[in-house]
Amino acid sequence: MPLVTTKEMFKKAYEGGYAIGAFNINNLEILQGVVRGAKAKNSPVILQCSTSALKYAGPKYLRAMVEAAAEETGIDIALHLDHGPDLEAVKLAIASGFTSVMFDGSHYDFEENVRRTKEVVEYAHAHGVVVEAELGVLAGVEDDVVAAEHVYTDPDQAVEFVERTGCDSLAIAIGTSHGAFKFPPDYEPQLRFDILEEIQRKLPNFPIVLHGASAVDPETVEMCNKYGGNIANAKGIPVEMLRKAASMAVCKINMDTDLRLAMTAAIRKVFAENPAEFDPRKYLGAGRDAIQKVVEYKIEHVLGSANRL
Ligand SMILES: O=C(CO)COP(=O)(O)O
Ligand SMILES: O=C[C@H](O)COP(=O)(O)O
Ligand SMILES: [Zn+2]
Ligand SMILES: [Zn+2]
Repeated sequence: MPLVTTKEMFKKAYEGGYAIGAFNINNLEILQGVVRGAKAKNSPVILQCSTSALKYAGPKYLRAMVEAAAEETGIDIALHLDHGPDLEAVKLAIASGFTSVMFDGSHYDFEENVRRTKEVVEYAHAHGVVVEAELGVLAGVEDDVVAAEHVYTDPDQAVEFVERTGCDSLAIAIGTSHGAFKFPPDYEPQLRFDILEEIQRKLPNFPIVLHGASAVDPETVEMCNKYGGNIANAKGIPVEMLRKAASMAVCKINMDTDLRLAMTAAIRKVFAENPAEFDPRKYLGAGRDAIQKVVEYKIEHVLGSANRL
């Protein structure tokens, strides 16, 4: 099974009122946990690598492992560059066999974002690769950039941006945020569904992407802490909100933090209960199983992408 782009996936997801999970991968166990989860639920999946993941594992290793996963499972898999910072990163990903790229120009002003995104779109489309762009800024940490406040996406600007750049999907800011600390402890989580609705109305049939969409399950955080961790005040996006977004124009939901937390909790448990253990397969295997469970849960209860192959 060759790797696919997200074009067909998004078309079907939009029409079917569900979303595709985009999970970040950095190594073999994370990759296997994700694809085993997707395979078990008969769901398409997007595997995404940040530039730091490419640096950590190497683009050739990642591509080879992902191709092996597609061949072994037979499910639809797209390999996506997450938060590509510039055309160079995009070129490297495309040369490495990625089928989809994100160019994240959200920290530039509107005109500069349009100009750079357009350049990426022209290059990627000439190579048969689709492009996710971003408009609006998520509060919190993103790569090396820290934003104190959300800059919510302006729906009229979104229309102009999509028309002028020719991007294939658009990541928007409606209140999600990267990492495990998305809201202050005493703050009631909320998303700007009014903005999503307006964008959906003004850009019919256009796939929207949500970054920073981990739910940060309190039980998983508690398990990390029970077995020696120290993670305070973690908070994510409530599952019902994500499910609602998936039923609307959101076709891609990005999750990384939830995989990290699940894997860490499982590994901590192995070490805490078996201090003499030193076979990496025992703890990495437990981490892999935990990731599979998270992915199955997301597909079933958040994304709605089970049995959509
Ligand atoms: O958006 C993400 C990757 O691009 C991941 O978001 P989380 O940190 O909420 O998992
Ligand atoms: O949005 C960022 C992803 O969670 C990837 O994070 P990373 O750059 O640490 O690999
Ligand atoms: Zn961004
Ligand atoms: Zn992101």
